[in-house]
Amino acid sequence: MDYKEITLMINHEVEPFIADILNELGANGIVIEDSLELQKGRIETFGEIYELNPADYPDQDVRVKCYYSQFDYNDRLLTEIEQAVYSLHDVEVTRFEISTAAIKDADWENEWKNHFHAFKASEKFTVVPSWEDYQAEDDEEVIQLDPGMAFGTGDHATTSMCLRLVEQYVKPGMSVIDVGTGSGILSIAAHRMGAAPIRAVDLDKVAVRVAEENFAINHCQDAIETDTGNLLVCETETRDVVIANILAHIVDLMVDDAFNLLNEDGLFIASGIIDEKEKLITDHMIAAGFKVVTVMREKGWVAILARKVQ
Ligand SMILES: C[S@@+](CC[C@H](N)C(=O)[O-])C[C@H]1O[C@@H](n2cnc3c(N)ncnc32)[C@H](O)[C@@H]1O
Repeated sequence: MDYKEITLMINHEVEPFIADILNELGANGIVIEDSLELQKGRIETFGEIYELNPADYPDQDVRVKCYYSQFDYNDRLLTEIEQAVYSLHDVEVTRFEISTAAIKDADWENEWKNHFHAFKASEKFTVVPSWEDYQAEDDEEVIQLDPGMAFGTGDHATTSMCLRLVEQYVKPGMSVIDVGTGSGILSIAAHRMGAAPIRAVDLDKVAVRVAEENFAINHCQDAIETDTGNLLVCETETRDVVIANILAHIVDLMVDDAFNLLNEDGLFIASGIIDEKEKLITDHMIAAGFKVVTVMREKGWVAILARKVQ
């Protein structure tokens, strides 16, 4: 299958919102090349475990690349992306350029591989591309991933905050449902923390297939049940933990179902929420009966951990 690559040049103020906009419009494999990344140099605490290549980054502003399969792409998308960017409230758009290129399947894979390298996503978890050799330290939990067209390499703030919350709060024997599993990364992390049983669902059939492949790569395919599913709509089994890294307005739709599905003292880990939507979600959680335990913030995103109290 061939792909269409859309390249955007935007100013920094637009960056926190761009993944949200592109995800909404069905993009896969979003790559953000921020000129400021180069200035940061090598990792401090969490981040990529290799030197950044200056050739991969623009001299200024932010370059964003995203990919659509030939079946999902149409020319209207370009106008829709432009309209969404210029409709952002309180964001001054000083640069917006958009271009497209057709790329072959094999080129897409190579392009993707150029951007995905081993990196430390949290205290415990290091994410390593399945094609890379990596020598783990004793206390390191390595998650091997081939994200393909699914979201979730772990380097996006929304995913890495979830990894840190999973690491801190998910305990052996807890039952988990991972809604919007994408690459399956959060289910693999929950499995490594000893959670069982685990169910991973996604609306997107491609994500479900990619997640299954990643479960096999990480030898946990028998421990994680995978299925297509729309939020918690058809879920009947109660859980100790509900995880959802989607987008605020979608998370908002599942707050009451999460409360009803959780066991007493159960945890709801919700991410994919932009700063501006934090209050909307925490207000809804509190109204549903949750106690907000902790809120993590990074790069304009928040992840919330709430507990069901009765
Ligand atoms: C931002 S990605 C998160 C992937 C991964 N869990 C992570 O944390 O990196 C959101 C995922 O939610 C899925 N999704 C979107 N709407 C959904 C819905 N209504 N029900 C289930 N999954 C949904 C998308 O297909 C996508 O794979």
